[in-house]
Amino acid sequence: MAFITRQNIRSLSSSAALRAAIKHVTVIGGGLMGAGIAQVAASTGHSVVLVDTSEDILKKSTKGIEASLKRVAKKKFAEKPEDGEAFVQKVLKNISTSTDAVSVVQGTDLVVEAIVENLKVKQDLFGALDKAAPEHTIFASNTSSLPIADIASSTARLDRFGGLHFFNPVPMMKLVEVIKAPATSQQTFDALLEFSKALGKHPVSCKDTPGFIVNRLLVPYMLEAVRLHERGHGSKEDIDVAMKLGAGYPMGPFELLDYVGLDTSKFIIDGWHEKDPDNPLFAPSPLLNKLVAEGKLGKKTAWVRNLLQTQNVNNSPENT
Ligand SMILES: CCCCCCCC(=O)CC(=O)SCCNC(=O)CCNC(=O)[C@H](O)C(C)(C)COP(=O)(O)OP(=O)(O)OC[C@H]1O[C@@H](n2cnc3c(N)ncnc32)[C@H](O)[C@@H]1OP(=O)(O)O
Ligand SMILES: NC(=O)C1=CN([C@@H]2O[C@H](COP(=O)(O)OP(=O)(O)OC[C@H]3O[C@@H](n4cnc5c(N)ncnc54)[C@H](O)[C@@H]3O)[C@@H](O)[C@H]2O)C=CC1
Repeated sequence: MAFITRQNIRSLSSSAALRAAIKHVTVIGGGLMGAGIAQVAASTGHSVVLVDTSEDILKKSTKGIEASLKRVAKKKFAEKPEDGEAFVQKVLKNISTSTDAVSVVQGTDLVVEAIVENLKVKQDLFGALDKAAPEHTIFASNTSSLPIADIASSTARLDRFGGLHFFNPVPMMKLVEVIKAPATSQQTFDALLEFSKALGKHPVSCKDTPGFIVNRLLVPYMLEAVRLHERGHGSKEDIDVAMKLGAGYPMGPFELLDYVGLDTSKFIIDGWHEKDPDNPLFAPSPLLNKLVAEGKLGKKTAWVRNLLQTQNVNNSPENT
C-alpha cells in the first residue's frame, strides 16, 4: 500500500500535467521545417504560435503554409473544393505568429525548436526560454545532428527535454524520430511519442547518438554521392537518375541536398567533422563549401533572395 505524502502528491500532479495531452505548441523557427511542423500541428487541432526573428520572415512562412495547405486540401477534398477552402481557413486560424519567443512560451505545453543548426544559438534560445516557460512545459529540438543533451544543458529542465526530429517536407513525411537523452524522463518521452501520434505521424524511438537513425545513414550516403561526382565518376544528373531508377529512391542525392538546403547540410557535416576529424565519412566537400560561399543554398535560395530584397526595400531610405 502506498502512503500519500505531500511530496508524492506534488509529483503525481506534475506527472498528471505531463500526461495531459499537449494542446498548445510553440514552434520556434519559421523556415523549411518550422513552417511544416506548425502546419501539421495546426491541422491536427493544436493551437500553435510560430516564432521567428522578423515579421517579414513570418509573413513568408504563413504564405508557404497556406500554399502547402491548399495542396493538401486539393487532394483531401477533391470532390468538395468549398470544404477544402473551409479546412484551409480553419487550420490557419489555429496559427498565430510572434517575434518574441520569451513572452509566448508562458502559456505553452510544448516548445519545438527548428532554428539554425548551431549549438550555441540553440543553447542561448533554450536558456532564455527556460526562465519564462511554466514548469510543465516540455522542450524539444528538431536538430538534425547535434546531441540533445548538449542543447538541453543550457536549461534546468533536463528531464523535460527531448528530441523531435521531423522530416522534410513535414506535411508529407510520416516519420518522427523521438529522442530520449540520458536525462529525459520516461513521462516526457511518452508525451512526445503521444504528440507525434496525435500529429498523424509514425514515431520511432532513438538514443541520443549522432544523427539518430536516419541521418547517421543518410548523411554519409549523400556525401559519398558528392565525392563520387567530385572525383569525376558521374554527373549529378546521372547519379540522381541512377539512385531513383536503380534504388527506388523518390529523389536522387543531389535533388535531396537541394531540397534540404546546402547551408544546413554544411552545418551538419562541419559539426561532425570537427568532432571526428579522422572519419573519412564526414570529410568536408569542396563543392558544397564553394556553393554555400556563393550563396547557392538550393531550393531555399529564391526564398532567401526574395526576403532580402523585401527587407532592402523596407529599409531603403525612400521607405523610412
Ligand atoms: C549531406 C547532409 C544531408 C543532411 C540531411 C538532413 C535532413 C534531415 O535532418 C532529415 C530530412 O528531412 S532528410 C529528407 C527526407 N525527405 C526525403 O527524403 C524526401 C524525398 N522525396 C519524397 O519523398 C517525394 O519526392 C515528395 C514527398 C517530397 C514529393 O513527392 P513526389 O516526388 O511524388 O512529387 P510531387 O509531384 O511534387 O508531389 C506529389 C504530391 O505530394 C504532395 N506534396 C508534396 N510536397 C508537399 C508539400 N510541401 N505540402 C503539401 N503537399 C505536398 C502534393 O499533394 C503533391 O501533389 P501536387 O500538389 O498535385 O503537386
Ligand atoms: N532542412 C531539412 O531538411 C531539415 C532540417 N532539420 C533541422 O531543423 C532545423 C531548422 O532547419 P531548416 O528549417 O531547414 O532551416 P531554415 O534555415 O529553413 O529555417 C531556420 C529559421 O530559423 C530562424 N531563426 C534563426 N535563429 C532564430 C532564433 N534565435 N529565434 C527564432 N528564429 C530563429 C531563421 O530566421 C529561419 O527562418 C535545423 O536544426 C535543421 O538541422 C531537421 C530535419 C530536416
